[in-house]
Amino acid sequence: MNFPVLDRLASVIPSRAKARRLIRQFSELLQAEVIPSSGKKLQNGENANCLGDRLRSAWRDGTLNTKQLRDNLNVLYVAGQENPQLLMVSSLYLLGKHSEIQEYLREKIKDLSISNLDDLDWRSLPYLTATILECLRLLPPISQLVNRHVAEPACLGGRMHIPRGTYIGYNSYATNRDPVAWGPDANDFRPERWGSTDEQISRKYRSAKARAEFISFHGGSRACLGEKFALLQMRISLFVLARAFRWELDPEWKDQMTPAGPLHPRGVRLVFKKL
Ligand code: HEM
Repeated sequence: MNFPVLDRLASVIPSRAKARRLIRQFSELLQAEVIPSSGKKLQNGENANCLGDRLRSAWRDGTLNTKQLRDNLNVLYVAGQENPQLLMVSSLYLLGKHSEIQEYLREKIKDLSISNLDDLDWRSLPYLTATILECLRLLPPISQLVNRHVAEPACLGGRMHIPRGTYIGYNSYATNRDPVAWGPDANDFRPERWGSTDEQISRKYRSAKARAEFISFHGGSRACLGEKFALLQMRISLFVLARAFRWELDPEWKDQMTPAGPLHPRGVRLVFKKL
């Protein structure tokens, strides 16, 4: 939750205390799902390579203590499940709103004859990649995060003094739309800005991340661990959906975004037509 300092005012902001309580309950529920009450061995249907089972064995053999297990479960469940889902919803929204881009994407992928998605070389579909990155740029699921604590007094740019103990964070929404980095059309949905070949797109992606102009997965040593997996999930889902359906925004739906926290079109309604 943004601005952890507000927890100190929980008595005058009851929703804050309620949210903390819900987080605690959710975490306990998740732990109870993954850790059975007795120290049983692997059962039928459990897979030693499955993430939950691997975390459980690490906890059983003492590699992780209970708090570490719980923290890992929380971050993997929330980060690994909610963010790709938000990105999917936002991408369907943007493509529903910009039907010409949806159509162009479909043109690029509709005639590929494949029997198995595993055989597909995603590098041969640059427009699909560019579309996903453009969705991620404009509507990063973690649009703002304030979850760092300054350990030592710091000074940014020689003039911004940050005392020890200050909560700090970053705003991906604003950074990803900075006109200095992305030009005067930074707010426009334009997948082609990423390039037209896989090489160009990869180069642009690497440089935008290295220059902190595109921070949807954050960066540095605490960057998202699921970045490649999330992109693959998106490629597969959009590829399958755009070949099977055409969709648009429900004209009855009022176009609106969530006001804060996880970013997505609030309560979006889409109308799908089978092709
Ligand atoms: C579109 C999808 C995703 C987005 C936009 C996203 C974004 C992010 C961001 C911005 C962070 C840094 C949070 C911070 O600054 O504290 C992060 C961390 C993390 N993400 Fe993702 N993520 C996505 C999908 C995934 C998936 C699918 C997984 C795992 C299956 C995953 C696992 C993680 C983990 C474990 C961390 C914590 C890394 C650390 O603190 O060292 N993410 N993610």
